[in-house]
Amino acid sequence: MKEHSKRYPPYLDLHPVMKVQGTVRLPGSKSISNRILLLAALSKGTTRIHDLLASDDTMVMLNALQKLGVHWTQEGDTHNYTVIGANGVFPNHQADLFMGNAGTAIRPLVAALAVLGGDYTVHGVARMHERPIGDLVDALNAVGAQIDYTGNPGYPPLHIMRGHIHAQKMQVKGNVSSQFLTALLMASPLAAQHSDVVIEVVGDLISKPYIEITLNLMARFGVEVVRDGWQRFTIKAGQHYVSPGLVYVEGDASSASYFLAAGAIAGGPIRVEGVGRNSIQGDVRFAEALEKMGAKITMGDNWIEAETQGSLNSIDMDFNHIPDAAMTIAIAALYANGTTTLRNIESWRVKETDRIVAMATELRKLGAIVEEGQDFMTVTPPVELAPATIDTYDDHRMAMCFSLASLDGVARRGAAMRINDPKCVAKTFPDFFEAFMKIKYEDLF
Ligand SMILES: O=C(O)C1=C[C@@H](OP(=O)(O)O)[C@@H](O)[C@H](O)C1
Ligand SMILES: C=C(OP(=O)(O)O)C(=O)O
Repeated sequence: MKEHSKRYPPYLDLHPVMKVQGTVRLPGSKSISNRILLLAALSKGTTRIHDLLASDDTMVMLNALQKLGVHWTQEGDTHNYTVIGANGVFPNHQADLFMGNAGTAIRPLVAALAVLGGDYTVHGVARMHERPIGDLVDALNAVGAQIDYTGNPGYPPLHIMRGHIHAQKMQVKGNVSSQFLTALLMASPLAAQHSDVVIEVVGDLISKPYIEITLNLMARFGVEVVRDGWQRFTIKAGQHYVSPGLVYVEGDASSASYFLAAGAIAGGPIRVEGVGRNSIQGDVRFAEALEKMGAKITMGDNWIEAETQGSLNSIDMDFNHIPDAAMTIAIAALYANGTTTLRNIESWRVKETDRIVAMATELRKLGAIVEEGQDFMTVTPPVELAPATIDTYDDHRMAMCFSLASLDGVARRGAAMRINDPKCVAKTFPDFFEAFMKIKYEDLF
């Protein structure tokens, strides 16, 4: 797989544009791609994966699996891959694994490696070493895993050794990231050879729709999880991952948010293809938030369309269920009448950057009045957006959502903008700017 970020200049200048229209074929879902890669690697049998996301986050997973001895091939230059399942083990028992800044790669892989045992070191970029993993390590070490911190306690890098796993009952906190529960769920069949595994969530669980993705994909690979609400998950003994043969990756619903918001702000219609009514991704519910803001939304099984219906309304909403797409609402808020409030978004603080601080800082450059709290923010748009140079904090979503502020809305015109370090989009959407340029056009009449 090729490097994804090489071709970008140090900054991109975006000129204000009046209208957008068109159709965007979405890249594959990051959440689904990385889960399927790991499940396919652990399965019995060969899996053909169609429409896998090609980006930094999937590249680190593919590279890690290769180092672990899992055989996979790419069909030419396509997004189609074949993974030869290693049937519940990793062939290499020793490896040094670089996981970049991919939460969906490091967390599930750490759980699988800890349960299977070996001698592994796992690390990432500097920011990855500031992103918590302690709740997952605690949950695994409590049932006999041997994971040590080689840097700061609670954070990668990690050294994983062979433990004595007795995983009949596991407990995990879910208030910092749902990926810890996802990781335990995905690793649990590896520990459920002779007795059931019960996983209990201690306290609150955030980002719940991502757990639905996990359960859905585990079922496609032959493992059923019996659940009692969001508190208790049981994996019956003797289940193994079995390849379903061919799997398709849906389009990325978080990536869809930028184009749907563009349609809602600047005319439209914009249609995204690859996600729709039948999606297993919670982020398709971003369309509901846009609808509340006054956009016209239409949906088919595999597409969603957004169109302006006059200026946007401000909203006050809990966004715990869609933390990633919620960033796009903070930008749509620039085009609304009145103050928009985003609640229950504390997890923003431990993602690619502290997204509450980053978002507030950059929105203020455009002239917005922003109030920040530990787990919320409010955005009041200015009368006119000010031209600005936007810093992106090595956060793909900062680059993608701030690009929208160059669009002309009904309530106010777009800003002339410079986006610094645009290559950060390579984490999940290397071709984002090409796709964005294609939907813009000048309305000459
Ligand atoms: O499981 C997943 O695929 C993800 C879960 C979410 O993280 P948290 O559970 O940490 O909020 C989300 O922000 C991330 O981009 C992808
Ligand atoms: C939080 C994100 O990524 P990760 O999978 O690294 O947690 C994201 O993509 O917005």
